[in-house]
Amino acid sequence: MGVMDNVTPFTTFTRHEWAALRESYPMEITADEIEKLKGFNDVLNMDEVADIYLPLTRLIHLHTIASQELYRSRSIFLQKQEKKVPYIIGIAGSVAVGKSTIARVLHTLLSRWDRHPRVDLVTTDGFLYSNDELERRSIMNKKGFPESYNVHELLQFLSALKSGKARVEAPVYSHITYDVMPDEKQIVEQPDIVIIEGINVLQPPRRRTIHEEDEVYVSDYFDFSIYVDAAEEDVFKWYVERFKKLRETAFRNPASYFRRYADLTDEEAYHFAKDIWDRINHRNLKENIQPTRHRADLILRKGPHHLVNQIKMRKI
Ligand SMILES: Nc1ncnc2c1ncn2[C@@H]1O[C@H](COP(=O)(O)OP(=O)(O)O)[C@@H](O)[C@H]1O
Ligand SMILES: CC(C)(COP(=O)(O)O)[C@@H](O)C(=O)NCCC(=O)O
Repeated sequence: MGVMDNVTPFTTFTRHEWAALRESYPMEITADEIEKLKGFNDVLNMDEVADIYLPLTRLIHLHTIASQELYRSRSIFLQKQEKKVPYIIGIAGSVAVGKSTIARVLHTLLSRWDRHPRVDLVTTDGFLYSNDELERRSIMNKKGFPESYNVHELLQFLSALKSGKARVEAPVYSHITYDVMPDEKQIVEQPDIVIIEGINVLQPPRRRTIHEEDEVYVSDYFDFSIYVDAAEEDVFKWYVERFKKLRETAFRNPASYFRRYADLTDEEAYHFAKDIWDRINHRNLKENIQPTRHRADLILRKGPHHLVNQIKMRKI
């Protein structure tokens, strides 16, 4: 054991150790919930949901209760009327590592806890600058890099949520047009839990300011954060597979930005996807995403078949 192992803020669980935590609490999923989960990913493994994601939602549930208690005590101390503020969960990790799939699993599973909390899911791609603006800034080939997001708008959104505003709007991105949709908004109304999913959510502020109090991290607004991790070769493979699959679906849509790629052969699709991966997504992973891994409260490490084989949980 290295010296640093003694000072790591994380406790490490094998898949087996983590799954055993289920035994302390009856955790089953109903046929109805299985249907719901299969609805958005038909290859999702149900043992995986039971072994990994059920204990995880139990942990998050315990956290939400403790955080409500803390909030209540603070309101009493400040002699202030208690407002309803949502519990915010951040999910970070590479493009194609499986963030949105995990976010949707958590969305379904968290909604089932007692009193059926209202859970909303927001992806940070809505906060990307529009393609026009990216062109104007000459960073169209850096979509997903820190400078391609309107972080100020994201911080304003999170601040409105955490100040208990009853109705908050988020911008929406389309993977069909490959651009932000100017006329579409996602309405978030009095949620109990909000899941914020995106590659950039654990990143530090880009500009150092003179006033320390102005230096706000997106993650300052999170009550709990998760980093989804996997070997780079696996993530690359998943990226290529998803790209190939999109030829039969999204790319066929006449409005698709990638319409002209719908008829690529397997080999052409591989080369095209590899090029985008190398130039943009892999570079972003190494330079900006991976360095934020240890800022998360929980690191889920996936093996080659999307099965989680290690969990690191922050103990302090
Ligand atoms: N648990 C899983 N089981 C099987 N396939 C998965 C799983 N998670 C993700 N995938 C697949 O991997 C690809 C990337 O997942 P996705 O959730 O879209 O990633 P991200 O949101 O991080 O870009 C998709 O094709 C998705 O269907
Ligand atoms: C839209 C994304 C930046 C991801 O955004 P996120 O919701 O994680 O903030 C990414 O999926 C993307 O499109 N990257 C650009 C390169 C590519 O086409 O893969």
